[in-house]
Amino acid sequence: MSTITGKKQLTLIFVLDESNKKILLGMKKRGFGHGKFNGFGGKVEKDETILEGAHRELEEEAFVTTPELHRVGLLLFTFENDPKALEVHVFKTNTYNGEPKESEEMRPEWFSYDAIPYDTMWYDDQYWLPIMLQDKHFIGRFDFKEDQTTIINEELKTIDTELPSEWEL
Ligand SMILES: Nc1nc2c([nH]c(=O)n2[C@H]2C[C@H](O)[C@@H](COP(=O)(O)OP(=O)(O)OP(=O)(O)O)O2)c(=O)[nH]1
Repeated sequence: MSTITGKKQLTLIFVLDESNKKILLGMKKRGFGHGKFNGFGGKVEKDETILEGAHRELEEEAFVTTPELHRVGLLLFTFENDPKALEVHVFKTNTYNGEPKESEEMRPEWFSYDAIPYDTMWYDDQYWLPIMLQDKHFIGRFDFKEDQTTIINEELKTIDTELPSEWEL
């Protein structure tokens, strides 16, 4: 495993329809994670807070807005031979305004909780996404090989207390 010398902050937002047990995912059409279903999100910009970045990405990628985003998870990802880790702040909301629409980056689609396409998602999602759907908070770290698929090391826990604001490297 290479030594981690820095991290990049990212957001990841899931829109839920909890009464019908459905989740809105997007097929990523370009860039990092291309060809995978995921929540909406991206890099936090210099002039915004993590929460502001989350609202912006949801609107840019799915054309929906929400009055409330709940921070439910903190994840750290590392990749072999890359000294920069990705710190991903995971949010969820059960309320949204507007109709999800395809953007340049994402093609949105609703899935039932019992038909989530884990085979076409990041490998780690199958471990922590169910925790989110059980209305719990989680913190985890996944160390990947350079292929961005094979996991070398992982730690994940459900927490009852407040999430730490960031991952101490
Ligand atoms: N579900 C899941 N999401 C992940 C994992 N790793 C990871 O970076 N993500 C998320 C965090 C971000 O929401 C997204 C990557 O952001 P991005 O590179 O598309 O950022 P961006 O939209 O600012 O990029 P761009 O405009 O420069 O293309 O993928 C993972 O293992 N599982």
